[in-house]
Amino acid sequence: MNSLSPILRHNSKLQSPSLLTPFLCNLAVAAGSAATRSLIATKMASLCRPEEVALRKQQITMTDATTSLNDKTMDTNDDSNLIKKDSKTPVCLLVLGMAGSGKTEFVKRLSSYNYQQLKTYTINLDPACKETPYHAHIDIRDTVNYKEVMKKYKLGPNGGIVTALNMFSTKFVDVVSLIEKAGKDYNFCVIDTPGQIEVFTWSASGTIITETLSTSFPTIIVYVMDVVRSTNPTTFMSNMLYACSILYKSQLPFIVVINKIDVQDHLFAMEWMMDFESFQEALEKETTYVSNLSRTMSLTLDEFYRDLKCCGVSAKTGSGIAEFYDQVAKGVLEYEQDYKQQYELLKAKKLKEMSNINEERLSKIQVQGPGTPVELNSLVAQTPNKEASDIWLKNPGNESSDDEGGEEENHNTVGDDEMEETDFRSFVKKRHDAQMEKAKNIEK
Ligand SMILES: Nc1nc2c(ncn2[C@@H]2O[C@H](COP(=O)(O)OP(=O)(O)OP(=O)(O)O)[C@@H](O)[C@H]2O)c(=O)[nH]1
Repeated sequence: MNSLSPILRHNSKLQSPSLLTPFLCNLAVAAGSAATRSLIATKMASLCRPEEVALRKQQITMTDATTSLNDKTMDTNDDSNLIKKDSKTPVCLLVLGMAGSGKTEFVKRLSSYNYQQLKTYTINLDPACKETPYHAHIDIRDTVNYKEVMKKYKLGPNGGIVTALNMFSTKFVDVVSLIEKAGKDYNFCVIDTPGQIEVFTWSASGTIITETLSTSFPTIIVYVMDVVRSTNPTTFMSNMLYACSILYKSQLPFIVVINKIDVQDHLFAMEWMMDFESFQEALEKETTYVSNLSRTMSLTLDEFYRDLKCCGVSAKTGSGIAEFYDQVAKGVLEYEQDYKQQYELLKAKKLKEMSNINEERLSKIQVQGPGTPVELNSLVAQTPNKEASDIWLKNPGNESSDDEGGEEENHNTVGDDEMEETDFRSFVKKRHDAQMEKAKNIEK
């Protein structure tokens, strides 16, 4: 954050010192770096009552102490190095967001951005996109033809995307092995998802893909939000509610990326998240019934904002991407500390279920033993007015065969033998001619 003026400009109520002090203090406490906190503290001193400033400064100093302690802990844990160059496990970034929020542009930016010389592997999961502006190492369109799926199953565009994604998810174990192999050379795996967000977040295939990734790699959900479309508090609220629902459903580290900051500054959104009152004030200007709902919901969301990792970026110009990667490093740490164990348990549970199924099948075969008659009723649907005995397994031999006791009939006739011999002779002649031709060419 370079300047405080955009925030002050955005919020007229902050012109009052009594409101400004707590707001600036909140902002300072939440600020990422000590330098930003010191800048805010100076601003506060110039604008507010001395006794209040003293109290608030104390809070900020405490935050500085905690942050420096955290920084030290991070240094010893080597937090940023969690994304190691020599690590064989890439960090997966699953990019979600409403249609048009800039997911594809963001993936393009990440694929070309040089963060500590770490390399990015890209996957496109949108079967309906015409072309990807980045080089996709794995592309769903190479496996599933979305238009064919629509035609074959007589589906509309959304049904086509869901079905294509369902088909692809059956092959996702292979995708995981490809990512594992790519881990030798790549440190990040960025996954672009379909524009219709619900197709991914609320579908079986979305769950399968997310779980398969998170049981194999440190996985972070990146929720891209269009800042231009979020200036209205009700729209902002809807977007945040959606983000919140994905966070609770996915159970993974979560980063909100406020995109398109080259068009609209995102500080108003940060302020709404940090200062409940300022959001309430923005809502007061709205008179619809939705704003009443939003007022109630914002109380719930306050809890959600508390530990939220959030940053403003411009996928177009690349500003804010370095800060995004700082958030990714924190997300990796969070995955290791809070989620990894849970996903390892899930993986072990799934493996156990698979081995139980296999054991059950094996023991059934052992109990029944070889040569046990197969229960026809379990394999063939009962036809009305027909007894099971009316159905029989067809002899694979010739139906009109008069063979008895499985004796094999010699089907070769004299004519067949003659043809075979002619074919063989012509083959030998051709080979001989070819050899002669070759020898002549060598002599020349
Ligand atoms: N000014 C500006 N425009 C952007 C930015 N990011 C994306 N856009 C534009 O926003 C539009 C939508 O971007 P996409 O990347 O296609 O968005 P998407 O979320 O992948 O869209 P769907 O695939 O339909 O879901 C395009 O015209 C982009 O050029 C940005 O940071 N700044």
